[in-house]
Amino acid sequence: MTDEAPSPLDRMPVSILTGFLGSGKTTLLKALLAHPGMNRVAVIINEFGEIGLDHTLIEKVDEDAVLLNSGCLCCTVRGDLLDTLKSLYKRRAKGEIAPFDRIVIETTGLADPAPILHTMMSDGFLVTRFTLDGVIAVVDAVNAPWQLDQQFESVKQVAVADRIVLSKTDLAPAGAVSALEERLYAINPAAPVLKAVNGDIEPKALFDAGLYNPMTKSSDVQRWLKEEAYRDTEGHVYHREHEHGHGHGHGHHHHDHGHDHHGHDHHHHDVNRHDDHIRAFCLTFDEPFAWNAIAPALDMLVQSHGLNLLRMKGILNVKEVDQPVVVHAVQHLFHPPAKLDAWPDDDRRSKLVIIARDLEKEAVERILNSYLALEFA
Ligand SMILES: Nc1nc2c(ncn2[C@@H]2O[C@H](COP(=O)(O)OP(=O)(O)OP(=O)(O)O)[C@@H](O)[C@H]2O)c(=O)[nH]1
Repeated sequence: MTDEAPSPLDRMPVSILTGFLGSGKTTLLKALLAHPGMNRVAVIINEFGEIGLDHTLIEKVDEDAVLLNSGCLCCTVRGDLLDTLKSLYKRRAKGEIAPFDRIVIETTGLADPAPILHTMMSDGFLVTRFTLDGVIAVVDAVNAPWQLDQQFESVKQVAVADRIVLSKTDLAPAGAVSALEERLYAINPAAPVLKAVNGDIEPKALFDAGLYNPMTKSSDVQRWLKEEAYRDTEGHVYHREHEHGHGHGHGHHHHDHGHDHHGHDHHHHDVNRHDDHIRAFCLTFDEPFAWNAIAPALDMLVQSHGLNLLRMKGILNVKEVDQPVVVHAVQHLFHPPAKLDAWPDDDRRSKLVIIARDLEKEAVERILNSYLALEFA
């Protein structure tokens, strides 16, 4: 391999494995690595001890990397993640370490995944050599209810996830598990919630969740954007009634467009519950945008409201180009926009899907429209 930046479809997929302290990240990772076909994966963890290497270690590559008996390369973060990823890439290119086709980064328990996503999205070297395959969030079926109540990091982990893995469902009552599933769905309607007891899940259920599918060597914007999931849940707010045994099986996939969704009178809100502040919605625009109008408008939106924009993805119809432009932001940071080869179907409308905190769909529409109007003034 030369050191030239590969085309988007040849960039190496990187998955971020996040989840609260003790949620089962390491258990899942160990189980995943034991699957056949997972031998060309490099994992980046914080400490070797965490993955319980005793049984799997076969060869020390250097101080920061070991080769597991599955064939996987396992590395610890030395310095910062950026250096670790660059060094891995370069050593692989020179043939100094075992070849691998995919990277999984396990984050530390309490971590806010946004800084890791920012590193992946903003560094020029990484952006041109790696592609964000997806964020996998492990959610502990026993402890998540209080974690979501009290720790905003755990809500953020769910909000940025492309795949949610529910662990410890063997330890939680079925009713609690389904209430939790509904709560996760309200935070992030696009991420499938998959159950895995002790990490027992097929790797293919978790990987290849990104815009570029390395298996098919094509971009799959519909699967990545899943805007219809956001339309189905717009305005949905999970509320406590479900925890008290009422209302199961109804009302949680309802269409409820066009109203004020503060829910003061019909939802029993506990204002301290972090996920009550989360809204997931989809904005659709019929007319194509001029790039010099939509780009600064989106920039201003993330600059002014970035803290509350947990995740935004979109496909844009830009007047100047025939192909669709995809955008992707985590809080205040944008991934460089990418031009796709073709539209996925006949629908040429621009769409933005957003998971936000304390920010309603109507407010985002208002803000964007005011910035768009500014550009034309
Ligand atoms: N019963 C049961 N126990 C589980 C399951 N998943 C994980 N555990 C246990 O939960 C504990 C924590 O799991 P870990 O995999 O270490 O969690 P982690 O997220 O890596 O933890 P930190 O790295 O400390 O944040 C361990 O004792 C696991 O055996 C599960 O699905 N069922």
